[in-house]
Amino acid sequence: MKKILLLGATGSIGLQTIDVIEQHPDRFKLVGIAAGNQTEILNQILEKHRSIQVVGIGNEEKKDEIHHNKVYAGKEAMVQCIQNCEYDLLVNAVVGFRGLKPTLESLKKGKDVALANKESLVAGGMLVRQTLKETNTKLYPIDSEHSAIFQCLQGNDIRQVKRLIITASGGSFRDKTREQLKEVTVEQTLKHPNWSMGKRITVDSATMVNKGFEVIEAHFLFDLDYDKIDTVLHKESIIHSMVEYEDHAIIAQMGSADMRLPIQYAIHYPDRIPLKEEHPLDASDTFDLHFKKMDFERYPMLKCAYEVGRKEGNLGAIFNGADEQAVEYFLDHKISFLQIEESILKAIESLEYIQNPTYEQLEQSDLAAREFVKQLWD
Ligand SMILES: NC(=O)C1=CN([C@@H]2O[C@H](COP(=O)(O)OP(=O)(O)OC[C@H]3O[C@@H](n4cnc5c(N)ncnc54)[C@H](OP(=O)(O)O)[C@@H]3O)[C@@H](O)[C@H]2O)C=CC1
Ligand SMILES: CC(=O)[C@@H](O)[C@H](O)COP(=O)(O)O
Ligand SMILES: [Mn+2]
Repeated sequence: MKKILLLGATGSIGLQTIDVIEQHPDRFKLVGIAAGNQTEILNQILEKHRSIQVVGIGNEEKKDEIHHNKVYAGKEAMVQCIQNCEYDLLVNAVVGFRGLKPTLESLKKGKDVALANKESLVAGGMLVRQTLKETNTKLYPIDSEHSAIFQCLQGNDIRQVKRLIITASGGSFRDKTREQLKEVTVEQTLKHPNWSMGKRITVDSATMVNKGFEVIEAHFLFDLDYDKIDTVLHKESIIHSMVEYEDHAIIAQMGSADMRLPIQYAIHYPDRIPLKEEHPLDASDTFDLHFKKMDFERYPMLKCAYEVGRKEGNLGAIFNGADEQAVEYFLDHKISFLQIEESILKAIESLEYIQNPTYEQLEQSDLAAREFVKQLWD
């Protein structure tokens, strides 16, 4: 029985993780949950999962609304859950830079992490890599593309990989020109063509920041140089990514756009277990697969991600921090869609570069990037 501590329990990935856990009560036990605000959902989860030892809530004012006798609240709540919970695997499905510290703390405690929080690697990849080495722990990717790559690597030697090919749907505006992007609304942005996800990542898919993050994420997860990591536009999101080997064999992983498969693979690796799926991909039926060369002029955020990734240091924290703040402003109708990119490029250009940052310096860079974006538009 695997004991799971789940951060971001009320979100898109969090709730799908609970669904997978509930489909297999003989295999998994939920022993801890944390979220930011949604206490009603936390209480519903607590009703069903009597095995939960600890609860974390980001918003301190909501602490008393939670029906449990061990509740940690505030900025350090997730780390306190990690320190005070007996678990086997951390599922980090929280959104944002706030996910980095819990990832590091869990690894330091000697506990593996199933990682949806890509910001841990975008902002703190160097620290995570160092901590993995020191603690002999493991990261299991939940992000669909990285799960696909992880699946395509099984039974093969990473040294024989020619390149990874990460697929990109193109997001909500894949058929629009840059000129047309000047006019787009929040409502249009939040309609991802294939996936149902949290708001921030849905906006990031439309700006291609998400794919940029995924390039950096792949670099740290699979320890490959950036010149071995490619992207391709694939509008159907059926092939979740591919690995090309030195003999030119290309292995791809296909499936419907449902995160429960990558979640189960990450939390029950290396075994596959049955999953309920309403609309599984029927590969014996007819379906179309389209591929289009990535256009870096159309998607400058992807170009930016390669530059940020190659320079390392605190640039990932700045990239992510500026994006988090800009997306928040966009969702609040304070800035336009294209001003998200502008915020990021200006923050990267303006803020101090630190080559080998400590965690505290990354936290400062994250804050500085948010402040920079606020000052830019307030
Ligand atoms: N959704 C998807 O399909 C995919 C998501 N990912 C990644 O997974 C992560 C989660 O994404 P997603 O599930 O879409 O996001 P959601 O916005 O749906 O969920 C975010 C979760 O984070 C919690 N949270 C927010 N602030 C805090 C805080 N201060 N303390 C503790 N918890 C907090 C939220 O709690 P509350 O709602 O209560 O405030 C919620 O449970 C992101 O890093 C994303 O990039 C990766 C691949 C696919
Ligand atoms: C489900 C998932 O992993 C998301 O990151 C998804 O890949 C977003 O799709 P695009 O960024 O390709 O639009
Ligand atoms: Mn993804």
